[in-house]
Amino acid sequence: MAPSFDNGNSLFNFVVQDGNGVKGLVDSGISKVPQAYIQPPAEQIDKKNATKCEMPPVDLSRLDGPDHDEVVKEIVRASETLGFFQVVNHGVPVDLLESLKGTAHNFFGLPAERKAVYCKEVSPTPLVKYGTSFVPENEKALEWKDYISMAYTNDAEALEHWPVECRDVALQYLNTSLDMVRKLLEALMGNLGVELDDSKIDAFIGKKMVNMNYYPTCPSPELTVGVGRHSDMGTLTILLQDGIGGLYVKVPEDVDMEKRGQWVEIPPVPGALVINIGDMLQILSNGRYKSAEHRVRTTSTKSRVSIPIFTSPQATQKIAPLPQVVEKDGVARYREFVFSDYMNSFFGNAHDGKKSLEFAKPNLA
Ligand SMILES: O=C(O)CCC(=O)C(=O)O
Ligand SMILES: [Fe+2]
Repeated sequence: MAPSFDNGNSLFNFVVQDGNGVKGLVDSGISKVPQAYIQPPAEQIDKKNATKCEMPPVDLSRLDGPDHDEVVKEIVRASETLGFFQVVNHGVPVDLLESLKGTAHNFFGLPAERKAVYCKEVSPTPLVKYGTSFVPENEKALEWKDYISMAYTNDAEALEHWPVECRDVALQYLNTSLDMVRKLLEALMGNLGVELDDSKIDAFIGKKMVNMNYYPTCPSPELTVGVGRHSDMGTLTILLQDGIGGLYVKVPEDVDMEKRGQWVEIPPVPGALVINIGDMLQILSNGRYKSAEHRVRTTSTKSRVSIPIFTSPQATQKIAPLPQVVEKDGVARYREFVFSDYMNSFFGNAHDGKKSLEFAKPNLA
């Protein structure tokens, strides 16, 4: 017998407080989407209207040969327009990508009480947080997603504190991705006239986090979202998605590209990783690189997993548009702030497209 969630409170307690997540809700046998998950019509995703993004993946192995400049151009062009691209021959072993997806399914398949130990209020470590939706307390409608978040400080602490079920593959994924992240950043910063040294790498991507997202099957996908419209807060995001699809990006209105203002799907490509620009890179580049607005659909047939690595500045880092770019542009399009203040603003509000960037609007003196 499916439990009856006779009021919003009991559903919230079951899903959020008790750590059952959406997975627990689906396993309880619901046949209808509860009211708390029904999105306003403007946020519902019409699958039929979206087209696929046809940009071919960037072959990163070509960065090391005679095509280097050509490949940098491809990376720059994608970052200045859609803010999203895919990469292949990225140096992360493809069998590791397969293990990661399996590990994510296994982790979310654990009994609720094994996952709930990592709920925010009770987690034995500040590095690990298990949860559901984005900020359930502040959302008009909940997102159809559970997640586990693992912050990286160093290998030893990751191995000590990250959940035993996922720590080895998650750490390997992070460590084998970093070389690629550095190369991408080098290409993007080089194009702005900024040379990367260790202190700049630390300033731009000093903080790293591996998440595992789980989107259970949904009885009425057209009413819900897996993740609502948002841009990522940090510098660069590396995303592994599985073969199910449902990741959509909005083509910005102000770029020289087809389909301006439309949602395009980033199709799953076997062995590829998805790269997207976050708010910090948009700000550092004085708006040249676009932190892309994106969202995720749910499906009725199969649960989906995705595994992002979020790179960002350290909490205490001061952020402002880079002087090299401001000099060329003649104007700073964002103000200076401390990254932790941006984070607090980001996590204090429900997902709402690119509103997060308003925090960095220049002071109008
Ligand atoms: O699941 C996905 O494909 C994307 C997830 C996402 O946008 C995020 O975790 O920030
Ligand atoms: Fe995202």
